[in-house]
Amino acid sequence: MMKKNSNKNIETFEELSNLGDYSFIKNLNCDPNSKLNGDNKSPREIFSGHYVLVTPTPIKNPIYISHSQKFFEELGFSEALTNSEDFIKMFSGDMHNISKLTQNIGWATGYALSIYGTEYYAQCPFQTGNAYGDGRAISIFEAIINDKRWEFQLKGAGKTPYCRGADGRAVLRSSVREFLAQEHMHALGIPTSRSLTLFTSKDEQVKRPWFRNNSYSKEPEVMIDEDVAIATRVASSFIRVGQIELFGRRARKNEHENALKELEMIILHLIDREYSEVIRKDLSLEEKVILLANEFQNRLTSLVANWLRVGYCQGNFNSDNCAAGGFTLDYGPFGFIEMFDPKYQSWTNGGMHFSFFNQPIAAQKNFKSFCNSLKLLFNGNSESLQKLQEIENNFSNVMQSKIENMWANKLGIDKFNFELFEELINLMIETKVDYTIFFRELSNIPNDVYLLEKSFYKNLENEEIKIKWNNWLEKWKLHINLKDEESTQELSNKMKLINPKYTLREWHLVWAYQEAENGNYEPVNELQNIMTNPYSEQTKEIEEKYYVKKPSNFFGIAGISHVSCSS
Ligand SMILES: Nc1ncnc2c1ncn2[C@@H]1O[C@H](COP(=O)(O)OP(=O)(O)OP(=O)(O)O)[C@@H](O)[C@H]1O
Ligand SMILES: [Mg+2]
Repeated sequence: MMKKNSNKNIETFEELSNLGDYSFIKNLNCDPNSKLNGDNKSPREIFSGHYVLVTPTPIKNPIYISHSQKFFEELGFSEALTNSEDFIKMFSGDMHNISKLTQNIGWATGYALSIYGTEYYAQCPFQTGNAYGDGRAISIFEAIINDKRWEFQLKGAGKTPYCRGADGRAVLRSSVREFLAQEHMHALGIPTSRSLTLFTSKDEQVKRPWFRNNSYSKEPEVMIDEDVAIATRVASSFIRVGQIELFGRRARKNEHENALKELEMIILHLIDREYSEVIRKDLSLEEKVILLANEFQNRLTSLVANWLRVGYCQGNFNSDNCAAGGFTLDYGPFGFIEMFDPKYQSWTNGGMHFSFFNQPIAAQKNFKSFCNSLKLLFNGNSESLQKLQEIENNFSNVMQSKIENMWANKLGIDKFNFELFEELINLMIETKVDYTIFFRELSNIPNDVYLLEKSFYKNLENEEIKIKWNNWLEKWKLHINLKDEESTQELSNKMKLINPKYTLREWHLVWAYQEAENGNYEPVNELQNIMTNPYSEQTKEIEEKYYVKKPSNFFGIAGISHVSCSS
């Protein structure tokens, strides 16, 4: 029997805990060497099983910073929950003595790592891949709420067997970034893990590599002490491509007698959690797997096209940061582009392969890693193998058509036109435009380039470039084919639903986390309010503060223009 909250509102912690419904326990295997009391916090190899039981390590004297009001509303959570002692304990990592919980031990999962399609083992301290996985993310709760299953996961909740000797913590800086970015992404209409709550502590600090003030260095220069934090994120599952790969690798190498079975189990669990609406239960395993590949490709390509639309770059788009449900996951080395540059990459360790315009290829590499694991379930059946191969071979076509569609939508035209697009991109590079402001201003359907100037980082002194822009605008007008005032207004409104007014700029985030470090949480809340309405016109005051280009003194500055540490 599924427990549901048909009455919608959850007023007390007890009502919340009563909804606990842990499907992973029946679908998956526990690591046979897990201590059942959850005291599994030292790095060790885990050879089989899908999860390890781990009790979170609470942060001391947790300080509440914020919760996502929108997500609370969607879940039917009462605001009063944030005052509940048990609620605070649970989401700051203290699961001891919460008597109302049926499962008061958390769980972490192992996963493999492929970088741009190449399998890696070196990041595992044992070089086998058996000790790589959730090093600091611990899931603690699963429930069906308003007919939808959600998994609640603490990030920064202490060591797990996968912590690789690191501290298992997340710092306030990265937690504020993830907390705000998740809800912003959702408001942009792009699938993502969600933010529930954010807590910090003034009684525990950890060291992280960072930069000196106003430094231009690309490499971290100093170790700094940072306050710890726990942000709770929520998703239909946290299964990653890397996780599927871990079981695929074990099955491929026949590492133990249940290896193939465990691969099948994780695939069926993935379907159950993420694809049950599109994959019927009565189909054969092979049919299910083919449909899964097809639907994941569909979601992943839409996801990346959407990222390009809003200027989001996942600077570390490895297979272990690629959610198998096709949504955005792991807001560490991310950035929303400001001055347009196809090679934009804000994470100094990320490399060009995870740069802005290369995200589609990075996604394709992850998809290939995913398919390599699926193949093992076909037991050599050539017909199924061929079907899967065809899906895989079609990735770039599907991706390309979604990207073209996205550009057409951004430009308010019915059909993508390569010449128009190419000319625009070249002009955008030449003039140095702010990506968000440019497309938003274009949505006003300007008649002359001076109406776009708000988005230019360089003054248009040169007549030649002005002429080029005006020629481009004229060409564009032929494609949008406006009849009258009314149709112009209609198109403008439509384009404004595609081209956001507000995106989360790194220097706004820096301000919010620096203030938070000083105990002022107002900026976090202000940004939350503004960035969860990214398409709306907001007040004049907000416009003046947030609808602005990156200030020139922030260019090249470490910690603002690029980051070295995502954790
Ligand atoms: N401070 C830490 N302690 C333990 N493990 C860590 C720490 N920081 C990162 N890791 C682990 O290192 C790996 C790579 O880190 P990465 O930055 O991709 O992930 P993350 O930001 O921790 O988490 P996620 O992908 O869960 O959002 C992950 O497996 C992560 O769990
Ligand atoms: Mg990660």
